[in-house]
Amino acid sequence: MSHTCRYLIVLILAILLFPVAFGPRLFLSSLPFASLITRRTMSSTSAYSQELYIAQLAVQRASILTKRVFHEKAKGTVDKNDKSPVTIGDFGAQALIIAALRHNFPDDAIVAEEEAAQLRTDENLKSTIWDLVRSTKLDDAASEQALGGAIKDADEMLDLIDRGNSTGGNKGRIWAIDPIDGTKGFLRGGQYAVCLGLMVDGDVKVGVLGCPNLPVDDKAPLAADIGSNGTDDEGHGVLFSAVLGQGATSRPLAASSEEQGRAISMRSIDSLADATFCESVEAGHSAHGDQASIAQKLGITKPSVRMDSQAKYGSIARGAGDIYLRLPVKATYQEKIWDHAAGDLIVREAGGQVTDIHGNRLDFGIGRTLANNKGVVAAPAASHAKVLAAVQEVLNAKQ
Ligand SMILES: Nc1ncnc2c1ncn2[C@@H]1O[C@H](COP(=O)(O)O)[C@@H](OP(=O)(O)O)[C@H]1O
Ligand SMILES: [Mg+2]
Ligand SMILES: [Mg+2]
Ligand SMILES: [Mg+2]
Repeated sequence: MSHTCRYLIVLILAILLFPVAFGPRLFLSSLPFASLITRRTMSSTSAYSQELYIAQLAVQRASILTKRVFHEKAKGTVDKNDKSPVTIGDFGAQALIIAALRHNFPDDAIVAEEEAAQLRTDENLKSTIWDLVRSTKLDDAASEQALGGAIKDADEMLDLIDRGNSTGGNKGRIWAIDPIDGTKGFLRGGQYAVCLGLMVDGDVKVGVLGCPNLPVDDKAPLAADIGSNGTDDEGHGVLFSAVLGQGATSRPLAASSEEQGRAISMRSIDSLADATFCESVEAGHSAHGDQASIAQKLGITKPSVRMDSQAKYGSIARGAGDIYLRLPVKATYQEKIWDHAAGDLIVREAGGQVTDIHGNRLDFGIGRTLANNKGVVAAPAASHAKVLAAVQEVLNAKQ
């Protein structure tokens, strides 16, 4: 074959292959919101990247709403009754998250904490929430568009809230939503979290936690949730994320979706005696006495750090604390999947182990509750067996 002939063949091949290699990207880049489309469909090839992206935006938008409720309540413009702001924040955040999920993943099932029944008979509450929901948007128009934009009207808002009524299970794709976890912390100006997880066939694949009142700095010392001094001012607000098999990250809650998260990992502790353990503020949610005995058995002398919500999972995942204990107070209480799905994945992806008091992994595939589990023991993977042994010694000694 002559030199010219070979040259011609290479040239023809190049002309034929160019549109195959670059055509879709060039075509997409000419569309409106091109940067968004090309970024998400062309460059993010890892599993669940689109789900992660939407979940992060949905949690960011819902957190804007919860912060507005908190500050408007503090100024006395929402209601004087402490119950109402919680309700308004819960319903509003749930409506916004479900709207985003329905727009992007219309076939997915949703398990969410709240239901709209109360709003269907209370016009005042309904219109207060609707005012907040319709006026809460992400600053970036392309991101807002990615979530499907505004909800049509107040009735559609109620229907969306009720879309969170799936019974759960271990088949197919199911999202778990806790629009405000740690309602008591939310009211106090302490810790709370906007929580979203995706389960596929009962296994958590994506977890996102928005914690408006945690310090952005991953290394900030873990502070007890005494409230009123940790609100979402300068330097506060963290978004924790994880995808199964891809690690866990944190980034400022106010950051743009372009900003990469920082990889986070649990602290490696040489001696459990140096560990920091955290637990609920509410004595009714976990057994403070048993937890103190376990800490003592492990040689821990520092007092526990008490904080509300799944901020505890995020805090240990980034090495600000080490152990999270949630021992049952009432033997009959069943933990809810939305209180744990995102946090469980974030801790495991950061190098932790999460089980119940019997050492079983949390089973998210049997319905709206963790009926197969009792309590939660979360610790760095290398130390988990020792912590669990101490848990069982203390519990066995009680029988
Ligand atoms: N008796 C109980 N035992 C354990 N958890 C309980 C409980 N009663 C309520 N909860 C759950 O505890 C969650 C708060 O956890 P924490 O104490 O870690 O902040 C609540 O979430 P909400 O605040 O979303 O209702 C609620 O679902
Ligand atoms: Mg909760
Ligand atoms: Mg809640
Ligand atoms: Mg609740």
